[in-house]
Amino acid sequence: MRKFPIALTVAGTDPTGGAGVLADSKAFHSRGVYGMAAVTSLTAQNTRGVQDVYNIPAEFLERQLHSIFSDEVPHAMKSGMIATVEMMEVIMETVEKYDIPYVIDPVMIATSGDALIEERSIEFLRDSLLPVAMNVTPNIHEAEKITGQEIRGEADVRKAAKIFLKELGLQSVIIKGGHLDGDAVDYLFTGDDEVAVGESRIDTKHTHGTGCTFSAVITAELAKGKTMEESFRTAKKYITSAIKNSPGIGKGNGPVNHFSFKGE
Ligand SMILES: Nc1ncnc2c1ncn2[C@@H]1O[C@H](COP(=O)(O)OP(=O)(O)O)[C@@H](O)[C@H]1O
Ligand SMILES: Cc1ncc(COP(=O)(O)OP(=O)(O)O)c(N)n1
Repeated sequence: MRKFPIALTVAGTDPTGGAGVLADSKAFHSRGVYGMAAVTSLTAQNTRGVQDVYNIPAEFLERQLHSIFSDEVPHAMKSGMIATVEMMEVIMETVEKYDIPYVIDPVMIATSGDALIEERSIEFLRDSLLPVAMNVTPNIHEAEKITGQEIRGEADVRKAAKIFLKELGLQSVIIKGGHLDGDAVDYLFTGDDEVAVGESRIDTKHTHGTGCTFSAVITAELAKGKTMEESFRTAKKYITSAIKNSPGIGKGNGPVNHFSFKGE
């Protein structure tokens, strides 16, 4: 394992610290990885919803990434909220230039239902950004939006995965089942292999930032040199513990607990 693994998140802010770059850097730190962050959007949000969004100009995102990569190349990176096509182009160019493991959390809407990216960005995400990633971690809604495939259960998950791998050019995809009925089962598809990991559904409203945290743990593990399957299994254990032990902060859908997972 690397002595000082470095992971980078390229995402938006949540000033209450439940989602976005703050959640990602808590997860990086908790997994023993040095975290870096380039900010795409500033949001005014809390556990009750998103009140406002300010998108950073794409040129300034480019400057942040230049500052990072010209000094130290991270061992893995993830992206979260990328509101505009222009910002996606900047990220795509960086990944193509440095060729590091890149995980996309294709954030579209917050738990509160508020839109976080422009509608026209979804097409660019699907056709241009996804193909440069090592993995994408859509929730059910995001997988439906990207593939055009309705997902009601496991058979539909498999059909959607086939589209990600065979038509959209991904090496692997993790479709998260947090929004399906029953147990919380997530599915990793890599070529012809499929790994499903399920946990009992936790009865809670405190799931703000679960997607950010899950993909950040995967990125942290990849930065250490772990395989995609190992990273996926660790992320699933981490998020289950983090939801179970949620600190109950805020009046709405609260954040998860980054201190609770003690596993390797
Ligand atoms: N109530 C829950 N109980 C247990 N695990 C959950 C619950 N809700 C979400 N998860 C898990 O949290 C992670 C994030 O999933 P999901 O909620 O589907 O994504 P997102 O946060 O992007 O909407 C997944 O591993 C999912 O299985
Ligand atoms: C700045 C910012 N980025 C992402 C999200 C959505 O986060 P996600 O982890 O998908 O969490 P929930 O949908 O579970 O909130 C956000 N709210 N803000």
